[in-house]
Amino acid sequence: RGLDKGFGFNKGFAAKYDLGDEVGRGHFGYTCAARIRKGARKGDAVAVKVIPKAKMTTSIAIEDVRREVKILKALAGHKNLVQFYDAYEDNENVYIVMELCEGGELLDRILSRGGKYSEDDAKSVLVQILNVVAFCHIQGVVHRDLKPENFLFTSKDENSQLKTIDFGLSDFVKPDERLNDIVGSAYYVAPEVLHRCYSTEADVWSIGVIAYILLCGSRPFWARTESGIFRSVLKADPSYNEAPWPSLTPEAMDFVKRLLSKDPRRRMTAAQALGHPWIRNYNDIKMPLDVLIFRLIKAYIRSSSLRKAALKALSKTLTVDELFYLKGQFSLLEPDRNGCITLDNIRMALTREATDAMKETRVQEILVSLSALQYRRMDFHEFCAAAVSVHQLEALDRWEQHARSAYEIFEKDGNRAIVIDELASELGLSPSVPLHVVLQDWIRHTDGKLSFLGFVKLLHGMSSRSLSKMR
Ligand SMILES: Nc1ncnc2c1ncn2[C@@H]1O[C@H](COP(=O)(O)OP(=O)(O)OP(=O)(O)O)[C@@H](O)[C@H]1O
Ligand SMILES: [Ca+2]
Ligand SMILES: [Ca+2]
Repeated sequence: RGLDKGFGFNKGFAAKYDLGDEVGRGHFGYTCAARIRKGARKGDAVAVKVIPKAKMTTSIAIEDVRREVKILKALAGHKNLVQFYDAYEDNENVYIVMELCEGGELLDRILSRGGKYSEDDAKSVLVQILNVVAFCHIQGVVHRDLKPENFLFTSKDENSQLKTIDFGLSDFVKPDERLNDIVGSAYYVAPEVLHRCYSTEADVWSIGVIAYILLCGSRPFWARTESGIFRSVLKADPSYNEAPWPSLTPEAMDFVKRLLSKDPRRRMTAAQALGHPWIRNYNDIKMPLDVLIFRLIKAYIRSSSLRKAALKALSKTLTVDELFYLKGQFSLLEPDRNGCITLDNIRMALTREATDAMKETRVQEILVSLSALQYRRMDFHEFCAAAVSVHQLEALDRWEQHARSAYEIFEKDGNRAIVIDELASELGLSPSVPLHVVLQDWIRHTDGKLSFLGFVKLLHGMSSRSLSKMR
């Protein structure tokens, strides 16, 4: 009824492939094994996801299929992502032809083990998941449906490689953009998705849920009804008291807790998770480039010199573990012989990582947002000040201590007198009378310099909300 169900995909599916047994089924279609009928790869086995056009009853449903194919195609090439081969259509169906994974779903392996994964076995699964998800995120794609049903093993082998499938709910997201549609599966959905304001961090939450399940065999957020699960996701803290948690390493628990931070700004990114002490020494993990770095640098270069001084003071208090991640990111940008990076280094690092489909727009967008870096270079010390996440540090038990020692350093070589209006504009607050009352606590009466409280507020800088208003 007026819906255009033409996708512009190839015709002639049946001439090229012999459809075999069904290997899986979902809400939207079914997946079959198939063999290539002719050509150089004649006889090879593939998987075909068949999506009946009769089920596409709205333009949104049609758009979803279009996007699924577009994203699969765009991301092709990562070793932990199902390899896309081709898309076909006829009057009845869309056919997505991809690599056949013969090892079954991660869910079934978890169930067959009775939920018992040793820490090392869990690491081997999680490293692969984090790798592919960090890759999706730097390419600007959120998966939005990460769960053990959507990871397949390539073979029945114990050490088989893991592949992400089902990009049916995935979407593109720009570095500062927020999505608002509620999608995904209740057990795995992040709190900010339920609040309709989220980005790539939501995927990391889902990985946290998977990690929790792998390590202890039960779900972190559980209830009998969907609304009960949502309530639990929003309000409840998962239990770490029952077996096997007390017998697991403290690092494992810390790892899971930092993936399941309710506040997405406090949550680790996928790239950071790969640098977490629990997992970073597993085999030879290579930490991928993290988009978070560019978001933070962008905010840093737009900050006043006072805020920069505050962040520099904070960065001098970072511990070895926190520096591990920043060092990794800095070296991915390949600093010059003097240990400095420029916008060019960022361009090259991004171009190296970006898939063809993303090269044009996304790299350009990120570079434009950093264009203030054009004629200057950044050494490692400044990089740390620029790329440190205040929100994440705040989530740590030792935050107070961090902030106090940073304030001492700031007192020696950064603090200066400031007036309320200046501070208000610094923080993106419109000056108003009640605001004056609040801000008074942020400025020391004796000398007009920032108090500890003011220092911490300044570290946070403008909220992303006031930043986007400014734009
Ligand atoms: N490449 C593949 N190789 C082997 N099996 C596959 C492959 N792709 C999908 N399957 C099987 O088919 C099932 C359904 O696929 P998929 O999740 O892509 O479909 P869907 O209709 O989007 O499902 P959902 O209801 O989860 O949204 C998978 O859970 C898996 O068991
Ligand atoms: Ca699925
Ligand atoms: Ca799906």
